[in-house]
Amino acid sequence: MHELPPRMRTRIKFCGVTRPGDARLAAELGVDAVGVIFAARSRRRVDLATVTAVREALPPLVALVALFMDNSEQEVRRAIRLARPTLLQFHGSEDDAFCRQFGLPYLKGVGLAGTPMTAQGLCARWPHAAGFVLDGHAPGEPGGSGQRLDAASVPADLDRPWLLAGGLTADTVAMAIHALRPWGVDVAGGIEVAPGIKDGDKMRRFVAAVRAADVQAHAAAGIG
Ligand SMILES: O=C(O)c1ccccc1N[C@@H]1O[C@H](COP(=O)(O)O)[C@@H](O)[C@H]1O
Repeated sequence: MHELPPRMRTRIKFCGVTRPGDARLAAELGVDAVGVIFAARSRRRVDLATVTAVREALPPLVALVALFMDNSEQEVRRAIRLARPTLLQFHGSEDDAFCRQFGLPYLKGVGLAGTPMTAQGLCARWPHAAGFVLDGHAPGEPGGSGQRLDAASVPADLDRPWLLAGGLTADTVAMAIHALRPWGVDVAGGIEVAPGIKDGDKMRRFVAAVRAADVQAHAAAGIG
């Protein structure tokens, strides 16, 4: 198989955070982004009071990602006003015009099970996406189901930042990083004891596994 160059640092997003303490620990562990979910179909959905508390728990330089799935324009605007997210993530059937109208960078979440998409196809459909979240679930289904992404579905030549998502855990993330070299990894269920309730030990182990995978990849490539 063609050997991909390692990333200097694989970015980490913890998604579906509902408790300020979990956000604080994520930041202390060096996680790059914390996701809060407004999707009606999510078991990790937050109300606006909760998301305000999560936002206040985050120190500077840690991104807050607001995740939507076919929410109305009004719901998105209201969430932005109160949560002041760094980045938006759309996980439903939103098109590029919908996603970009809010004037914030956005990630497009795409379920690739059974429906592989080419890099050109993704970039043509969402030309203004800052990046993509490639997930293991079927198109139209919510994410966060723990369904793993088939490595063969990942477009080889995607030249925009993309996050690998779907069923990652501390035990599987290193192998996935070595195989696919994503820009970042996105996890919800793999660091939880119940939907929206993160587990400190699982969070720590997940971050350690990503860091170890990066160090190993650098060593194998003869980098520093
Ligand atoms: O997590 C959810 O509840 C969710 C609902 C609707 C759309 C997306 C959702 N989550 C996204 O899926 C990934 C992977 O989750 P998991 O690790 O397989 O549990 C998660 O990080 C979110 O980006």
